[in-house]
Amino acid sequence: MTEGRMKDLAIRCREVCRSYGKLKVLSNLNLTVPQGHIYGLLGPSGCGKTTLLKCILGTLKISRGHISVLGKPPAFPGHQVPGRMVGYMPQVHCYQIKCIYIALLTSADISKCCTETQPETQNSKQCRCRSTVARKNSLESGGQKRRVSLGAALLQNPQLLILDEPTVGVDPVLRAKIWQHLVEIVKTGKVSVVITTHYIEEARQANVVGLMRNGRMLAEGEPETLMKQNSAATLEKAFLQLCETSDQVGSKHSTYPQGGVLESGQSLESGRGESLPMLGVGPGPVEELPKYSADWKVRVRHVMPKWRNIAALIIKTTVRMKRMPGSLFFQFLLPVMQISLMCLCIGGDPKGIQVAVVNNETSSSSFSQSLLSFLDNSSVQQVNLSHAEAFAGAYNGEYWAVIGFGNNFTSYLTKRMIQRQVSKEVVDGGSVHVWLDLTNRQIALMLQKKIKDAFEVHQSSLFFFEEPIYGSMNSDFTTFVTPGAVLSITFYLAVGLTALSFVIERKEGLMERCWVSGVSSMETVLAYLISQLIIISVQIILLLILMLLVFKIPNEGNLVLVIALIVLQGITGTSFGLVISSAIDDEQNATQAALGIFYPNLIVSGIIWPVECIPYPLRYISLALPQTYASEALRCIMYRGWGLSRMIVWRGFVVTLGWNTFFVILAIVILKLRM
Ligand SMILES: Nc1ncnc2c1ncn2[C@@H]1O[C@H](COP(=O)(O)OP(=O)(O)OP(=O)(O)O)[C@@H](O)[C@H]1O
Repeated sequence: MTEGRMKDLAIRCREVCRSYGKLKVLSNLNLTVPQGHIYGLLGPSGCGKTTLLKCILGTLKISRGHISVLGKPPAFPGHQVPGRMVGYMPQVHCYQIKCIYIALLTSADISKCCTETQPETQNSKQCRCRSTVARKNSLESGGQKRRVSLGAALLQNPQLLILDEPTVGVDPVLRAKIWQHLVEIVKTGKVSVVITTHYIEEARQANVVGLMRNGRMLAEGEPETLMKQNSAATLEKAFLQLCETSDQVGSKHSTYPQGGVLESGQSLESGRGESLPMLGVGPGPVEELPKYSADWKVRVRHVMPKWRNIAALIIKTTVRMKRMPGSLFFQFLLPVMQISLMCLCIGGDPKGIQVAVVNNETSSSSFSQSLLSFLDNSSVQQVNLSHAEAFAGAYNGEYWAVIGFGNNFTSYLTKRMIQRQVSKEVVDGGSVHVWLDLTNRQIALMLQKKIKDAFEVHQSSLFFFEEPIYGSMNSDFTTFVTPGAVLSITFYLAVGLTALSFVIERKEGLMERCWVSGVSSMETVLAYLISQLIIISVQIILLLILMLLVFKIPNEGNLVLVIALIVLQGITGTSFGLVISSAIDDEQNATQAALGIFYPNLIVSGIIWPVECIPYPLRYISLALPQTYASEALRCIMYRGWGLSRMIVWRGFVVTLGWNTFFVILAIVILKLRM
């Protein structure tokens, strides 16, 4: 085929094959769309029409064959298919009204809205969609949604318009209007349209129709000619006739994988010695495919992310967020709620713990009385009882401990302190005896601490704990758990929200629209990271205010380092969310994956209990996780005031950055493979 002839064709598919795993969907398919024509692609459900359109758009790769769209293969470096040269209306029925509005805006931004460069008169109908959008609240009916969706595809005045079942579920008046509009726009000869439809008769308005079945093209030609050649009064009857003949021939050629009957590139009629007006798709001589080449600069530019596309995607996400203030509010409030609940409910001292006291010393000046007066009354409620009552109550679960003093506690204790060697009886009589209910370790530990504290205040202890080297005497479990919890909350909120919104956008067809507009997987990932950064920043500001000012969690270190590490963890969570959502197709599975990883990571990362307590094989896994070193680094920054010169601190940053880079690359690769 000469280059001049190629230029007259909007699309040319030769011997195209495409499979999904073992399912062969397109099998040696040929299709030719001349420039300035409406091409009606007809065929039963599941015959591979959408798959073929995606291959033409370059969002699906073909397994074999050749496709040329507007002169070059789709996705060829520097070629704007997918991109500005093509408009696409996907076959999505569950579109939400808000998404359509955003789809229109996104389409306009990404493809640099036509109205900037083209006179309005050229596409007055498209521009009317803008006014429809302005009345976005009224976009409720299916017809309106389809009209706006079509408007989004038309916005950039594409040279090729691909519409996947635009008239399904649309009333006859609107259907007629859509066709009328298509007929009008191809009149200039500069726009070509490919439209799929189940309403075969409406395709009579197309200049050319292609009848597909089982991933093959049965016939291709002008509707009237196809009807004449099959002696059919309607296009539908012609199609049925062709299917019947195809079945008969198919049963004789049972070797065809999908019941196809035609040799590759051969028309059904050519087997009968008649030639259909196949617009150049007949068997013909074996053609040499044109060779395409692109300058290295064009190739580099093709791969490099375009900031205009990223900016458009960020605007899309921002518009989407603004349209869902409830969800946005929830995203800001959730971490604040989580950290507040954590600080309020975890790590504090238990209050009002009842303890039975059996004091056999009666004198008010005794050591035992003095000691008991130093016990923290807000935490420990002393109940004076006899020996029998105390133990009966403890076994009944009424008291968490029994504290006992012997008759001669004061004199024996004095002897213990003065004499170098004392008898066992003196040691025993000069000791405070404590029986603990150890079923609740936290309460038992607190009681032990309170009794020890009382001794220290009373100066009866042999130990004197000096001011701590780092931290404070009052530091509790909350102090330990807060840095890890903040990182974990930021990370997992970003994972969940990114995974969910990405999967939903893909399901709604918004993502596909962006890809067809020429957005690359790298741009998609970068735009998500930047958009999420805005949310994370607000979350972190609120978290820090709450943590440092309300709950008075100490911070001895550089606040910039604290913020930087939390932001990095949030970004890493976003990247991980993108990995999950690019690999998983539906929101339920994506949410399950995010939740499934949450608890094991929380437990093994040393966030709620020190890594030093983890058995050795698990400890190695723990050290490889994204939050283990980061939590340790944040604790060292906040409580020891350490900076980046310390290995523990920079190691936290390096590990987080490493995981982030790994997740970003993985998400880009998975998206690229799946596009
Ligand atoms: N992502 C996918 N993974 C696996 N199989 C798929 C995928 N997409 C489509 N298929 C299968 O490929 C076949 C062709 O699907 P396709 O959507 O191209 O058909 P269609 O002709 O457009 O159908 P319809 O007219 O109902 O939209 C079907 O059997 C479908 O189940």
